[in-house]
Amino acid sequence: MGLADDPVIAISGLWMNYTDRMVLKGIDLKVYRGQIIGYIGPNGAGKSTTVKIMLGLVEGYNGKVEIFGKDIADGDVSYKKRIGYVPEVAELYDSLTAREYLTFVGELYGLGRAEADYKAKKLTTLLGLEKSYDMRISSFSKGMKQKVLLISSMLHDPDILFLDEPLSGLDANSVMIVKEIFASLAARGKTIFYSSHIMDVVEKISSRIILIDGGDIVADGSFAELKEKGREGTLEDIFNQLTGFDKYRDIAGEFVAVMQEQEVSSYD
Ligand SMILES: Nc1ncnc2c1ncn2[C@@H]1O[C@H](COP(=O)(O)OP(=O)(O)OP(=O)(O)O)[C@@H](O)[C@H]1O
Repeated sequence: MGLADDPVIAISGLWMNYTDRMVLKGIDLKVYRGQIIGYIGPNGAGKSTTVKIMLGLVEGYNGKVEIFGKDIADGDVSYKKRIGYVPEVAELYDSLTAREYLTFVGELYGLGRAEADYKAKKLTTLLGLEKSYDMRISSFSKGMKQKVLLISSMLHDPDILFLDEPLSGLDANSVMIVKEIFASLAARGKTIFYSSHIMDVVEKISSRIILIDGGDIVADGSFAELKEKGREGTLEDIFNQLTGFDKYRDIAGEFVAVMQEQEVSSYD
């Protein structure tokens, strides 16, 4: 293991294209222990692609990606035991109960079955799912499924958590608990790297915000630092300024106008 101040993630010159389009254009990034990174950008900016490359799920990139000081292209996948992942659209095994699913995932991460079951039961109870532990996931609401996913990513006490829209579907009480869990994990030196489109959440919980647009990083710093660099207003305002977007009123106006069109002379 590296020194305490070595980066846990070091990306240099990361380029990625899918068939015809360059998605990432030379991303350089170092992430350290204890950071809560909000990785944001417009739809299609390449956030999930970056995360999937780090997880070893997408190949064919150019550049260097080091996790815990090791190049992931070297073929040693042992780093995956020290990371947790919550994808945006998850393939939960709906026919399994929460107990079955979580003990299965716990075992994949190297926990013993009894240990995984013990931890999973306690964690689901803490998130208010005690009565559902032995129910099939297919009967769960969106928020309940999200809690199962969050627990599955943390059961093995990973050093880095990658999360896509982590608070999706959670009620206000659960949001407060999960935000507090992230802060507590970061204080213990864990790294949280997440994407979200909910700017007021990103503004409040990130220690560092990284904005990508057009395949490259266009802003990187704490919310206070982004404001100091002459950007005005909320993170939503800063996001819109940096991505050169000021047409939302016009677009919304046209959208509603089309919805309400009564007599259309031609459908061309
Ligand atoms: N498997 C794939 N094959 C071809 N193109 C892909 C593939 N996955 C992603 N892309 C393209 O790469 C670009 C970046 O996609 P990505 O999912 O990384 O964006 P994102 O920033 O996570 O977007 P969102 O905010 O909508 O989740 C998009 O143009 C998308 O169409």
